[in-house]
Amino acid sequence: MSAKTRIVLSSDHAALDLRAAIAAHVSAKGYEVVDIGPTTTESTHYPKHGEAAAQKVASGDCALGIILCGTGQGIMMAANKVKGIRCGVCMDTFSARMIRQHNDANMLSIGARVVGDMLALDIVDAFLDATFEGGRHGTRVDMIKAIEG
Ligand SMILES: O=C(CO)[C@H](O)[C@H](O)COP(=O)(O)O
Repeated sequence: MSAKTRIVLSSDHAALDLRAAIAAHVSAKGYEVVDIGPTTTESTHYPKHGEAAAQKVASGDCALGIILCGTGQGIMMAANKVKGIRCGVCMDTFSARMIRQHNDANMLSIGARVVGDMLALDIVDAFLDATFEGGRHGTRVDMIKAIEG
């Protein structure tokens, strides 16, 4: 992934601090961060933030997305309802690398109430630094795409 690739970030109220840390980290790596909020810790609803971030990726405005909620699960479920999105929740670096290498994931979800900040940044690095391997994995990703029609 080349520098200045646009990465969309979003979360719900459970992950503002971690989202800010990830935004700074991703920006320092040379990517262009598109942070679409929310900007306060007022309680909000993760589906709308997951969908909004997913639309940025599905439309091609952003190449990749990183989304967060308390567990990472709900916002991932919402993002995956948008056609063209392949989003995985990762709590470890191996999974974060593999969802790019094998699944061609275009979005990463992290649970801010599950992983610590330093691990979260390592997870982000593993995701961003990996590339899709294609081959047999491409056949399988095509099968996923065929399911959504
Ligand atoms: O993890 C989440 C969804 O998967 C949410 O962040 C969590 O459900 C929010 O809970 P609360 O409104 O009690 O802060």
